[in-house]
Amino acid sequence: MIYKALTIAGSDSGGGAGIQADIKTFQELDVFGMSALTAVTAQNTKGVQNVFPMTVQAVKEQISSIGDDMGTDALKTGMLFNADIIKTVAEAVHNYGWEKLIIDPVMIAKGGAPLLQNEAVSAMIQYLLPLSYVITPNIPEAEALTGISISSEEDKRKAAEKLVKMGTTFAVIKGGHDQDTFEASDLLFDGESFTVYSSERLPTANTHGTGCTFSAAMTAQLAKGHSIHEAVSEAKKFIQAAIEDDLKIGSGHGPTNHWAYRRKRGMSLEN
Ligand SMILES: Nc1ncnc2c1ncn2[C@@H]1O[C@H](COP(=O)(O)OP(=O)(O)O)[C@@H](O)[C@H]1O
Ligand SMILES: Cc1ncc(COP(=O)(O)O)c(N)n1
Repeated sequence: MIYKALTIAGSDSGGGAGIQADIKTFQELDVFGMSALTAVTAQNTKGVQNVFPMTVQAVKEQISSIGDDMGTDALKTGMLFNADIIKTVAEAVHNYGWEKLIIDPVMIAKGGAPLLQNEAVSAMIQYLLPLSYVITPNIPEAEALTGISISSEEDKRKAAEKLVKMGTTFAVIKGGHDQDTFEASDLLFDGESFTVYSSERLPTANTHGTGCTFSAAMTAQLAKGHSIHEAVSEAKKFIQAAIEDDLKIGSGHGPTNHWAYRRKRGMSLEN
């Protein structure tokens, strides 16, 4: 059986985040990757030098080229940049009846560059969030979407509950931006109960693209038919290995290692 996943996101010329991170991750997890570009960024480990958004027509036609012929088992969104692109994506998801939509609500790059216009947040809430299967905000994104200020586990739980009330099926609040210096903990709310996925917080600046990679790994696992709990658990292992075995590329926030998880798994199978 061949499983397919589509990413609708921005291109990162530096290869660590965006479309490039997504496709590499799909490939590593044995899923055929497809893409619709929303913007091209001139970007490296030091930051985003420029953003060139695609036209709405270009986004629409890339998605229909895939929808009309190849179809997909799951899809994820990353950088969507503006409200018109968000509306176009929502319309396509609705028209093709795609159910496994994973929203990574990318707003600001690690270096501080805006990847979503401020006024587009309400379009995401109104049009896209109600169509989603999972949403995977980091802490500042969860705050912007829910209006809840997050400084404790209790706040994270409240925000996750609110996201489900706002129309998604599952919410994962990622803890990369947490103040906790020992653990990186992601919280899943499945509509009934909470599960925390925790790992050692790794002391590295090479975390460019961690959110993209984590949500792409979840998307690949969901495309293959795994449950939400299995998908989050595997994605957490994937991103931990990718951060742990970093590549030391560039002089700023370097990329993670997308092949680390395969190598680690291969080694444990040999033993
Ligand atoms: N220093 C770190 N050590 C281990 N895991 C991390 C670290 N930073 C982020 N993560 C993990 O990477 C994933 C992405 O988290 P986060 O940084 O919050 O997202 P984003 O890249 O969207 O800002 C999460 O699973 C988080 O727990
Ligand atoms: C095209 C694109 N998409 C997403 C991100 C977010 O990644 P990060 O938050 O790790 O900088 C990015 N920097 N560039």
